[in-house]
Formats: sequence, C-alpha cells, structure tokens
Amino acid sequence: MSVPLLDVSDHQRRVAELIGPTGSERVSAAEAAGRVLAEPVVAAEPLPAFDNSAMDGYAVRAADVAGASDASPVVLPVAGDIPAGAPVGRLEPGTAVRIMTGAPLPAGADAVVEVEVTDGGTTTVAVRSERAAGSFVRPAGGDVATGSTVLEPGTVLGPAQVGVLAALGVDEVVVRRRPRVLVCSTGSELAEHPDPAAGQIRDSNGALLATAVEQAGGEAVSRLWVADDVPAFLAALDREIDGPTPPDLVITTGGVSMGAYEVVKEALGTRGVEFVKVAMQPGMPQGAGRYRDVAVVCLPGNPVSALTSFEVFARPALRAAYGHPRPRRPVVRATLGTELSSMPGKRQLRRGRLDPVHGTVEPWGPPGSGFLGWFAGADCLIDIASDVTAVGAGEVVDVWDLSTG
Ligand SMILES: Nc1nc2c(c(=O)[nH]1)N[C@H]1C(S)=C(S)[C@@H](COP(=O)(O)OP(=O)(O)OC[C@H]3O[C@@H](n4cnc5c(N)ncnc54)[C@H](O)[C@@H]3O)O[C@H]1N2
Ligand code: MOO
Repeated sequence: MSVPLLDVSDHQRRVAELIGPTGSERVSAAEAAGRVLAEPVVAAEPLPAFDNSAMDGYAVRAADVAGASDASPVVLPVAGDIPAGAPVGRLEPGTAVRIMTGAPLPAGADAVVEVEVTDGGTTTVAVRSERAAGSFVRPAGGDVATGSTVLEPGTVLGPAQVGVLAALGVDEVVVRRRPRVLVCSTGSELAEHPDPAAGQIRDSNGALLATAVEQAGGEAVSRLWVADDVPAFLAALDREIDGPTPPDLVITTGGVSMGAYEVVKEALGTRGVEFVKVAMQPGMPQGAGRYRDVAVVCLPGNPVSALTSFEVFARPALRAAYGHPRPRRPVVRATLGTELSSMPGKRQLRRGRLDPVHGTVEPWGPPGSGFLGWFAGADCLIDIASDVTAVGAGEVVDVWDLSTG
C-alpha cells in the first residue's frame, strides 16, 4: 500500500503551473493599495511642480550675499513674505523676501538663506553667511521629471506609491486582476447551525482559508460547505463555475485521505485531479489538477494541515499568478530555544514564535495537525528538512515569518 512520497518542491511546482497569470483591470488610485501594477505610470507633470524653498528663511540672489560672514553681514531690505501656497512672485536685485518651506521661489532668486544664519528681520535682514546658487532650492522636476516612468509594472502599490500617484494627480492605474478563489469545505460533520449537534463541528477551514486568500491578495469569491456527497459536491462546484463570477482557482479542504467517505477524492480523482502524498508534515495528502478547466487544489481537512498547505502550495502560486514580485514568505534564520524532534523522511513545518529582535524562535504547541488553537498563538513556521530528525536548542533553523509579506 505504501507509495513513495512526493517532494514538497515538486508539488509546489505542480500547483504553481496550474494557476495561470491573471489579466489586468483599471482601478481608481484610492482602491489600488496592495495591487500590482500592470502598466507603468508615466509622470505627466514634474515633481515638485515648481522651484521651491527647502527651508524657512530668505529667498535671495546668491550674488547679493557673496562674502557675507559673522564679522561682515550683508544687510538687504525685505521686500515681502512668501508663505507656502502663495503664487510665484518676483525678487528685485539687491533685496530679499521672507520665504517658508515649500513656498515657490520668486523669479530672479537662485538661493535660500536659512533663518538661522540671519537676524530674522522683517524690514531688513542681516545675512551672516554666504550661500551658493541653488542652496536650499528644490528645483521643479528634481524628484520626478515630466515623461519619466515613476512606477514600473510589477510594483506593489504601498503607501509611498499611492502617495506619489496622489502627488501627480493620477486618478486611475492599470493593475493585475486579483485571482478569484472559491473556498470549499467538505465534510458531513460540519454543522450548518452555529450550535453543532453531538459529533458535529463548526467549519473553521472556510473562515481561515478565505482570510488567507484575501491576505495573499486573492479574492475569496464564495465560501461553500458541502456534505460527503459526490453528486451534491459536483453540483455545487458546477453552480459556481457556471455562475457570474467563475473562480480562477477552487480550494477544497477535507476528503482526501484514506477513509471510507473521501468525497473530494472520489468526485475529482476521475475528473482531472491527481491525489498524491507529499513528504511533509502536516499536509501529507494533497490534490491538484483541473476540473472543467478550472484549477483545483485539494488540501487536507485538519485545520493546521489546511492552513500550512495553503502557505506552502497555494499562497506562492496565487501571488505569482497576479505578478507579485515576492510570492514566497520571507525566510529568516533564528536560534531555536527548545529542542525539536521530526519524523524521518518528511519536511516538517512546525508552528513557532519568532523573536526578531533577539533572533530566536520557540516551538509553539504540539506537532499534531489538530491544534488550531496553538496555531492561532503562533507567528511563524519552523522549517525542518526531511533528513533531519532532531534539532537541538541553540541550533540555527530556517523560519517562515508569517507576520510579514
Ligand atoms: N488511514 C489513514 N488515515 C489518515 C491518513 C492516512 O494516511 N491514512 N492521513 C491523515 C492525515 S495526515 C490527514 S492530514 C488527514 C486528512 O484527512 P482528509 O483531508 O480526508 O480530511 P477529513 O478526514 O475530512 O478531516 C480530517 C479532520 O479535519 C477536520 N475537518 C475537516 N474539515 C474541516 C473544517 N472545514 N473545519 C474544521 N475541521 C475540519 C475533520 O473533522 C477531521 O477531524 O487524514 C488523516 N487520516
Ligand atoms: O499530513 Mo496530516 O496533514 O499530518 O495531518
């Protein structure tokens, strides 16, 4: 009965190949946070839009303050004030104007003298230090030149990127479409009612996977619950596939191991999905393939196995599908606080708590795949290679940081 176990990386590749690249769509800049640009953003205007002051002080001609020093200050009449937001004015030779940070440099001025090296005067100003032309002037286009590509395709739109869109007055961008994912929990033990009857449980996989999909940048289009009934399961899938928002990917949980009522395996095993055993703990039984040309990934039912399998197989594939430049979780090296043992021949992904400041990690909870409560207190996965059966306290391990990108 024993079949050789598939390597984790082989199944990762298989799942990644299933989910093709998504197309693009135009969205408002306000809704673009977290999306990946499909088309470049080219600046139609410069940033800054006009020459402006980098300091509170006085706009001058550099030539007029040449030679100024503590011992021999240059005194200039102050012709007026330019607060931020004022229109562009004019500076007459041999005068100064008070100028605030961000205010437009008056025509004729070529330098700003910061207030600290003056007497701060309002009718005349004594300047105690010379300043070269260009000092404390932020030239128009000095940040972003007109016609330049300010954001490249493949850029993830975070705060700085959304901010630059606002600064340039760009209202809409073309981004990669989020993959639509149908999450389907199977099992007759799952209660429809919030108070489960004896022997029944609540569906936690639907909730955790819909959340994981959304956090991965996908769109959880619908959550289905289906009993261990092959015709009902297939009918439910068909309804979604034929519906108004057909999924790019179906993720099922449960019904993939060796029991008598393995609905997913029975329904899809002869309809395009291959079921395998992967050399991984948790998450050994897995399925992947196409049903009616829609990508399907079948995860095991134990909640810890389902979420770990999502992390290992579905998440990187989903992120790659919409062009995320970093599909995988960052892996950090950390010193293990407490010894761990691991099953020979299986790569173990054990829940842990990472202390990034001290570079240490503690295993969190037992290794079994039913301990969702423990997983809820963890923030990382400790990755132990399949040929390692014990790791001592103080040894350095690879850790998947689930709290970041
Ligand atoms: N004889 C064998 N038995 C099992 C094997 C095996 O190789 N031989 N593999 C074990 C491993 S490993 C796993 S993982 C599980 C996978 O089982 P299934 O994917 O078929 O899942 P189920 O049997 O339907 O459920 C397993 C477990 O998870 C609970 N569950 C399922 N769905 C949900 C849900 N949506 N929310 C909360 N909990 C859920 C379910 O009640 C079971 O307790 O098989 C082992 N058995
Ligand atoms: O492979 Mo299972 O996912 O250990 O519990």
